[in-house]
Amino acid sequence: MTGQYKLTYFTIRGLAEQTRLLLNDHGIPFEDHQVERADWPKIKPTMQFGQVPCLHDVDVQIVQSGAIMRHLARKHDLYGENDCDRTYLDMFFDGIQDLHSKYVQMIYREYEEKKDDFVKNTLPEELAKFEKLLKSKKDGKGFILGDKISFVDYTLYEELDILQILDANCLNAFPALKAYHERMNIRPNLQDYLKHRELAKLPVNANGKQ
Ligand SMILES: N[C@@H](CCC(=O)N[C@@H](CS)C(=O)NCC(=O)O)C(=O)O
Repeated sequence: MTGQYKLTYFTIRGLAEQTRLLLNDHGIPFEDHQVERADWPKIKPTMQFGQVPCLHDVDVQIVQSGAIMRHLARKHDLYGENDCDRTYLDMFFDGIQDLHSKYVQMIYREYEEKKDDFVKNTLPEELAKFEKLLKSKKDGKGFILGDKISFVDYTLYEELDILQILDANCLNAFPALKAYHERMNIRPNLQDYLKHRELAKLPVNANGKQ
């Protein structure tokens, strides 16, 4: 059963993985439509901004990864309880996007020259900010909002996951983030999905660097 949602993206984790994680963790059925690069020129003109990820909610086309995540959050009670929570989640989400942009720049444009510098200097500086923010609610022992899981937990979990693929030790100096990643990692529905993803050998990025 694939349900009302169809997620279109390439055969990588990239910008769609946070959405795949959210949907799988909540047992929300969807069609995971993975497009091969060779088929992209046909599909590109059908997307509002000529890009993916794209979520079809029945016949409504939604693009922009943040809009997709917020759409699902509003529909599935993953956007906090009030305006204050929602503003905090938006802030946290955009903070992760800033870090992710630096990661993408390094992966796709400067991997050979800049990877070591990114791991040694950029990551500790950036991760310290998230460690502090996470600890500001429930001493970092719950979710981003404290007690209630939200859409941004999937964005943070995915970011921490790919950063540990880049450098297995990058969370060692950040115990709250490390424990958070471990807690998210053992959620039963995520475990099932992660096993399936492992078998599918879904790459993190399109250029084979990670
Ligand atoms: N701001 C957009 C960026 C989307 C984006 O950069 N998509 C890339 C893949 S990660 C894409 O569709 N590339 C193919 C193209 O531009 O032709 C988002 O967050 O969804």
